[in-house]
Amino acid sequence: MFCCQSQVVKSKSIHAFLGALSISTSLYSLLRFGFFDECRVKDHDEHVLVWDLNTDMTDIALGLLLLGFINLGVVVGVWKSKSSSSVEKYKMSLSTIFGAFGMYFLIKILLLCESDESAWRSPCVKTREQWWTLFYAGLFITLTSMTVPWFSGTPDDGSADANANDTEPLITGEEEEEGELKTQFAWKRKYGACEAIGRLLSEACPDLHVIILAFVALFIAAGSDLFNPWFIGKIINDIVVNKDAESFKRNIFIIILVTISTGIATGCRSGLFTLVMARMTLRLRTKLFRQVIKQETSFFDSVRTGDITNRFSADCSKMVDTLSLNINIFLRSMVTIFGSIFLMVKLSWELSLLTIIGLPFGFILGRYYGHMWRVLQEKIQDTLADAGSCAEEAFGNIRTVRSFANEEGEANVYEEKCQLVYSWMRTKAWYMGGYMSGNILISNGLAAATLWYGGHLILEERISGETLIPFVLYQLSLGNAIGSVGAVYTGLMEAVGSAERVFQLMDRQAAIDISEGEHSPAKIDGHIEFKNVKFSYPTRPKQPVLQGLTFTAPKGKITALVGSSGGGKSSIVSLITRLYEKNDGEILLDGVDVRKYSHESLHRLVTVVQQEPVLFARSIQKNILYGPFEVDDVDEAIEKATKMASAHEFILNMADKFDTQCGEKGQQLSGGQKQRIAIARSLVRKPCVLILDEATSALDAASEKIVQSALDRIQQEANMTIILIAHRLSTVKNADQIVVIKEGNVVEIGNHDELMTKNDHYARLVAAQVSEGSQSSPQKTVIKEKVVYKRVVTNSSSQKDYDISPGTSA
Ligand SMILES: Nc1ncnc2c1ncn2[C@@H]1O[C@H](COP(=O)(O)OP(=O)(O)OP(=O)(O)O)[C@@H](O)[C@H]1O
Repeated sequence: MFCCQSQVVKSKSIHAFLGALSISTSLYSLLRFGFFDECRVKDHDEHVLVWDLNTDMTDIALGLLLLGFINLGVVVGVWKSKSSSSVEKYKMSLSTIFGAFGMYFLIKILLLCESDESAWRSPCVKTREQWWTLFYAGLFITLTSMTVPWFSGTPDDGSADANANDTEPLITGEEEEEGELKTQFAWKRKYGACEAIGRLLSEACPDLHVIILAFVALFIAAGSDLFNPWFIGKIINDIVVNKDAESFKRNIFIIILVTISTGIATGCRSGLFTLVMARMTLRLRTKLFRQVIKQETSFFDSVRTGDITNRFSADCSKMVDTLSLNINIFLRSMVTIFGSIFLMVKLSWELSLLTIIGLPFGFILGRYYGHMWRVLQEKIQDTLADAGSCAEEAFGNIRTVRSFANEEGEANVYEEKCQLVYSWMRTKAWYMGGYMSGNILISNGLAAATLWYGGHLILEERISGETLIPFVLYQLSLGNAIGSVGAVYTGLMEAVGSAERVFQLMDRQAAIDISEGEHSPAKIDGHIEFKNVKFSYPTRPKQPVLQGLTFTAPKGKITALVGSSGGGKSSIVSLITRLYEKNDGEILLDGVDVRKYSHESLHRLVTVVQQEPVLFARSIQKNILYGPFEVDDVDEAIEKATKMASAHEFILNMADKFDTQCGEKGQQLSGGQKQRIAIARSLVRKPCVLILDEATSALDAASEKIVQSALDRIQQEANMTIILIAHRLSTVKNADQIVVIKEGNVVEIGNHDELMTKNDHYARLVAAQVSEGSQSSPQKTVIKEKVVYKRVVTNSSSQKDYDISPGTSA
């Protein structure tokens, strides 16, 4: 906050200094020449009547005075207003007014040059010396005035915004309660154009040696190119005016040398820049991926995958390619612009002045178009990302789309998104058309004005005839270079838009730092404790999921979590594995806070088998060995894990055995096969805690039976703590302890018999499921029965088979 205020004071001070400088220069130059004294005694009406545009300097003097007053108004306005938004609004208009004055001064010079010195008239300016002093003062005031509004930065500015973002949350007052959470998602901050380009250039530092070589080649190419019009003018003059064969041959030889050096240097420049682009894209993409993959899970809940992938693919290459291309064009153009202006002034300063008068039109047009381009480009990128996500979702869930026969519906949704992209592109097309027309009008108008004025100067014998041809050629290349700089601006804005989207992601600090824990024991007992844990998802901070939850999962025992849907069972698992961070309370693993475990060791010691396992588009072996962990004998470990998961046999029956490809998301395997591979993937790490989160509920009856028998075996044979979440209560009946969760609280704990005796929550759940079972198809019920009867009861002496056959009372 303090940093922001001091920045405001600093920018206001710069602003006041520039304003004061411009006002005092204005007043000094007028007082110095006694303008006010002379005006007072002059007969005003008579003076107005005799005023002549070509010779009288009164308009210049009055113009200076007006500029002084405008500046005074701006200075007072900025100092009085709390924010700079009003000056922000008028920045462009103020600069245009001051720029117009500047141009008027230049036109005035050309007009005065047309007239005889003795004809110069003014109430106060009578000598050429006074006139030039007034002119310099005018030019100085105009230039300072043009810069004044741009130094009026306050927290409203993008730059200040960016800093504010770094130092304090974006939310205040009533929203403070949710501030922390909102800030977590306020990562889409705005980057100033200079900040984004500077950052992008700093990313190119590792390739500095190649870049320096590329720049040397660029300057050689652009510099050599600059001599072409000069020698073309000379050659035409040799042929048409002087008819000098010797000079003609010499100039032709020079132009051939210039062409060769330009060609070689251009080739080196292009090749080296392309190489730098490729290296930079590679570096940025990998850096971005490393940063994004470490973000906390809730971040991925709040953004669309399409939005992220778009930043990796389109934005990364666009920002690097566009930046490199435009820096290339910009530097080339700058060499051309300065070189051309220098040589043009050498040829004729009057014609150069005329050209300079025309330049601001092109600049203003380019700037306005660049601004609009950036805004529109951002909209297009956003809507495109949205359309991309939509397509990704439809293709990723093609089975669901097909099974609901909603192909046309998805196509319509996609078309709607594309229509939005189209509407922004249509607006962009209008702006593009306007820009191109304006550009041609300005450049051709300037060429016509130069020919007219150049012809006039030649006829008046103020310049020689051979000057005009190279001058026009330089003016053409100057026009092209300025046009390119205008396009560079729009291109750079495009790169800035993409860079902003990439850096937003790259700079985001993960709310959960997965590298903070250091505790990494080789083995643990697997004793889990939840002490008064409170939790809500960051995307829904107002909706408490766990409300002071307390329970213990003893080491080496099976603890089942049961309860109605949405009670918070899966959330408990997510907290143990640190996918999310609790808001309050303690979660201990062997008496140590889970946050203290290193990321790798926590996920080696505690593994989860999800309801819908996710396999990667790799071989079965690579899927089983997924993630960092060490085993002495890989083949033996895989065999043991797959046998325990009842997966070994079916894998060996496949043509490519463990090298069989699973397909995207494991689509080339059946649900049961996928689940058994997922179980093997968990077991191969020899975990101390195994969490089975409804591991069979997404399967069909036949697959469920196979997977369930594998899980039963694991529960009997494996010496580890098991946490079991199941809706089907028959599968938790043998657990050592059943924890009943309701609305984020533990409402009952005990084994099956104890809870049935209590005849409360658990008993009601069982009763509800029994009545549900009695309404389901007889076939399904029979299968469930079989599963129950197949299980071997070893853990509890008081276990009786829990029969859920129709009509059986619990
Ligand atoms: N990623 C998430 N973001 C926001 N809210 C979530 C998220 N996941 C779950 N929830 C909400 O948290 C609450 C608890 O969900 P949880 O999945 O833990 O319940 P559950 O007991 O496992 O339910 P079920 O038995 O149906 O799987 C629900 O109200 C749910 O809507």
